Amino acid sequence: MKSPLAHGMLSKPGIWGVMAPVMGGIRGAMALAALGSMATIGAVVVLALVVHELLQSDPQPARWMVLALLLTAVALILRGASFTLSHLVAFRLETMLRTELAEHLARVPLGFLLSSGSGALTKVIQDDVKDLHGFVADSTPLLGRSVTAPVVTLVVLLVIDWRLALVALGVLLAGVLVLRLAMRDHRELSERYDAERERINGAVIEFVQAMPVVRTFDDGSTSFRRYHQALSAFHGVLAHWVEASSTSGRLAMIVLSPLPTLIALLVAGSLLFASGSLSFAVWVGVLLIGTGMAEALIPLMWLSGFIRKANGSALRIQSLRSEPPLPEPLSAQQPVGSDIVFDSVSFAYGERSGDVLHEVSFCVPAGTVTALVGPSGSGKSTVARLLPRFWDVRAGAIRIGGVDVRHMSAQTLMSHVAFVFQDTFLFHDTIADNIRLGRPDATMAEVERAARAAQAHDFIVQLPEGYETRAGDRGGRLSGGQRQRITIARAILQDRPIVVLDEATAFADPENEVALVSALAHLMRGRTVILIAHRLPTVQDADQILVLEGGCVVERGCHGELLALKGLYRRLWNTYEQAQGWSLQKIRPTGGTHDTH
Ligand SMILES: Nc1ncnc2c1ncn2[C@@H]1O[C@H](COP(=O)(O)OP(=O)(O)OP(=O)(O)O)[C@@H](O)[C@H]1O
Repeated sequence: MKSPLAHGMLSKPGIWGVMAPVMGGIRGAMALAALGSMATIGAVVVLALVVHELLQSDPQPARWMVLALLLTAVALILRGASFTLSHLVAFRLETMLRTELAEHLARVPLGFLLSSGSGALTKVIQDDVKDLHGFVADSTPLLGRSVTAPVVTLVVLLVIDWRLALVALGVLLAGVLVLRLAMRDHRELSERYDAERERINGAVIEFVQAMPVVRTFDDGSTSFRRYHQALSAFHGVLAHWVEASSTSGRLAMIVLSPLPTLIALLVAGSLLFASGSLSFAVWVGVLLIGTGMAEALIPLMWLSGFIRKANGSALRIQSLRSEPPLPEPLSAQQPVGSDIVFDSVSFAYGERSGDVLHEVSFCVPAGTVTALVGPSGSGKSTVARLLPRFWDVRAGAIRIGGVDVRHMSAQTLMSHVAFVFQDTFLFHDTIADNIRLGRPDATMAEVERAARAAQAHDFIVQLPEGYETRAGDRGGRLSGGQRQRITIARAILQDRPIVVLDEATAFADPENEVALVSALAHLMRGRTVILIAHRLPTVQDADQILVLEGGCVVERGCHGELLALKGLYRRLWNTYEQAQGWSLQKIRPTGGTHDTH
């Protein structure tokens, strides 16, 4: 179901669609700005009347001067009100968009978040929303002013003297034409500029993030190359941009400056004045009012750039918002028990890409451990991630306790499955609250019990502030193994009947390994477990081992049965043993030599 905001937001592609929910406020700010600019023009008209009055035999300009002052004050007040309203609306839009996008992200498939990457999503929620804020706050009043000023000026001129009004309009149109010619490559150039700027932003982020790896493996010459390439491409576009835009900018300034209009109005006015068909006072009035007409167009030049940029942001926001949420069942069902069934599951990562799982079928009886093994890319992680609906299956069904996972509410599914992944994420919060995730009401005694079971208690109490140490702060820096034990403590505390476990590929040291194995044993006890096994010894005790190859289950059974089959599992096992032998030989030299050859 789309929220009312989203409904408006997606009604039109681009900025006008995204701004739709606050369009009332934006129209108000634009109207106030337009009224403000009318008041300014009114003040100039009144000044022309002051001049007219001064030319009379008995001049009485005071009342006109007061009116001019009054109109100037009104113009300032209206301008201020427009500024305040546009900023309030911008804040409202920003809050609405951030809330809406965050809520939407909580509903889209986890797989979408995984494939999009946190960098790209952060950019939309942070930068693009901020750009739209800037556009609404500053550019909408400007838009109101820059459209109103030339039109109202023209109308006033037409009323005062239509002949001189047409002269001023002619100069203006010629100016716009020259400007359009000068700026014909402008759009393409700005798009190139934006693309190169994006590229350099990406290169900088990658450069900084990869710094530790880069500095360990490379003297810098190759790794800096991408950054340098992006930098020099950007430099090229920038130089071209500056050159082109400074030419067109200078031209625009000349054409749209008051000078050409002033000259045209002086020449035409003097001719009309000489022929006796124009009074001096009207001439002066036209000169005062008309010269500002072209100048009022200048902000429109910048605005086209702002609109283009904001439009790009709006399109990215809309694209993220239109990502379909994970379908929720109309009437949610409750599973009975925690056995898992994969029933002829086929799955493809995209509509146009081929299947990566082909009719995978297996059962995991409640309280047993099923290990997934197979070569890299065989589909182990995909199988594990389909269970909590990172994505939905293309064909077949996955059932927990007899209920298709698609027929459970997200909450029910979450309350049944716990995850322990290799890439452990700790919030910038206390260790205790990191363990409490998913059970915020857990008491300190429960947190501590889970930490003890996960072999984490001993190192936690040695941290500067024990359980209250903030993860990531000084003193709270944890090793990979320690972080993983904290996530295991989290899963133990969550106490969900099913655990999906992505086993660590490497253990930092034997002590950590012993602690981790014991923590995992505690977590797995009495639960239904799917274990992605990267190291074969861990699977020997599994109740069932599924051997995957090319997205198919090619062998299944327990360790002994699979060895006897003399198939893929046997080959994987032999390779593992050879590797073990090789490393044992390395560390246990025979015949008094350290050489393994
Ligand atoms: N997000 C994704 N988008 C597209 N294809 C993907 C995605 N994730 C995995 N794949 C593809 O799906 C196939 C199965 O990958 P999967 O990660 O499930 O294998 P795996 O057995 O877990 O591998 P490993 O042991 O290396 O982690 C591979 O061909 C992989 O390239």
